[in-house]
Amino acid sequence: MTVIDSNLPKAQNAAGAPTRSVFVDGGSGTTGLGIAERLRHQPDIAVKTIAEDKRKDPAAKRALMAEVDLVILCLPDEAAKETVALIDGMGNAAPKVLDASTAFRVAPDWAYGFPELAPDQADKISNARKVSNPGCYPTGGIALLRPLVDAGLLPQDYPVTVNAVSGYSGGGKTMIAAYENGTAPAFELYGLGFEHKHLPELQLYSKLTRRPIFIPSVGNYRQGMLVSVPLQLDTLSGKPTGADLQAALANRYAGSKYVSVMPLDGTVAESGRLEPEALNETNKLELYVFASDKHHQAVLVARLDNLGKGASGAAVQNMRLMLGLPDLGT
Ligand SMILES: NC(=O)C1=CN([C@@H]2O[C@H](COP(=O)(O)OP(=O)(O)OC[C@H]3O[C@@H](n4cnc5c(N)ncnc54)[C@H](OP(=O)(O)O)[C@@H]3O)[C@@H](O)[C@H]2O)C=CC1
Ligand SMILES: CC(=O)N[C@@H](CCC(=O)OP(=O)(O)O)C(=O)O
Repeated sequence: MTVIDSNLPKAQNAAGAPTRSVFVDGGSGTTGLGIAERLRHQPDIAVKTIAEDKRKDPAAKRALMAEVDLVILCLPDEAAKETVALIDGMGNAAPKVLDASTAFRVAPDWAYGFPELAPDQADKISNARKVSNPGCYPTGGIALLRPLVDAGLLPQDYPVTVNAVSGYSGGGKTMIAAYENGTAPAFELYGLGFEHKHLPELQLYSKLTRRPIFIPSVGNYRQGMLVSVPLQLDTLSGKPTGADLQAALANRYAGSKYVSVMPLDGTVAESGRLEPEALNETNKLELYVFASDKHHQAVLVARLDNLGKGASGAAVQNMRLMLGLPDLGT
């Protein structure tokens, strides 16, 4: 039996140097286009494309996937499941797969593609054949909550509420069209049925035993998001201060390339204001603690680009880990 080492490239470039090849299924959608734009600046990646009239043809996809090292799925959930079923049937010719949909985010045989989740997570992603790219909102929520749970500052059964606002590109091509043709409202809350598709991953990877309340919203601007978690500090044992929370986050992300924990007394904290667009077109994630020692209250806030660290930027970061390539900064 031929054993294919998935850490060796399937193709060599003309000079004989290793070239990793990637196919983006759903490459003409919002997330796929964002990945393509980032890959234009990565000469060690060869992007294989499928003919326009064949892009939903399973046989054509299967043939192309046999030629590449990694497939990135930027598809609706049902279409992602269909492509994964094709890959599962490919045996030794199967490429690694990185899925941007919600379909496999809490599946036990998939690695969760948030390399900053825990000290060993980047290695888990590097070694996995199947990686799920996180949802944009959970990226912010988990980044804020998990270190506080791990540090024992937030009990696992704490009644957590997560509020968030996203630019309309978070809803893909359909929502972008609705906003850009003027038929969408200026602002709205949604997910008010308590069943938003991001809740399972938000709860699981934050290590919460009690289901959080999650209230997303969308505004009339293209991209960028804020995810916030209010806390009544006098309900927590030991009554931690804002400084305690900020220190736990800063300790957890010390040395991180993409996650920054902002100072408690910086200019943003002093202004008491935060807007969502400052990190657009980057793979950065900023974490803030706003706190009042007088009132024993805090609000944790994550700022990110829903199409950057919330989607395409994270996908490229995970892709390079999965292909054993150095991070180039996405
Ligand atoms: N936008 C965002 O901020 C984020 C999105 N995601 C997730 O990424 C995935 C893609 O989202 P997004 O890019 O926003 O969605 P879009 O609606 O912008 O794009 C989806 C693309 O998939 C194509 N497609 C649908 N079915 C198939 C199929 N069977 N084979 C090949 N292509 C197909 C669509 O083509 P056509 O229009 O012709 O059907 C479209 O080009 C979703 O699962 C989404 O939930 C994840 C994180 C953030
Ligand atoms: C504004 C808006 O509609 N946002 C999307 C989430 C975008 C995202 O992260 O999608 P994935 O779950 O596929 O990762 C929503 O709430 O459904």
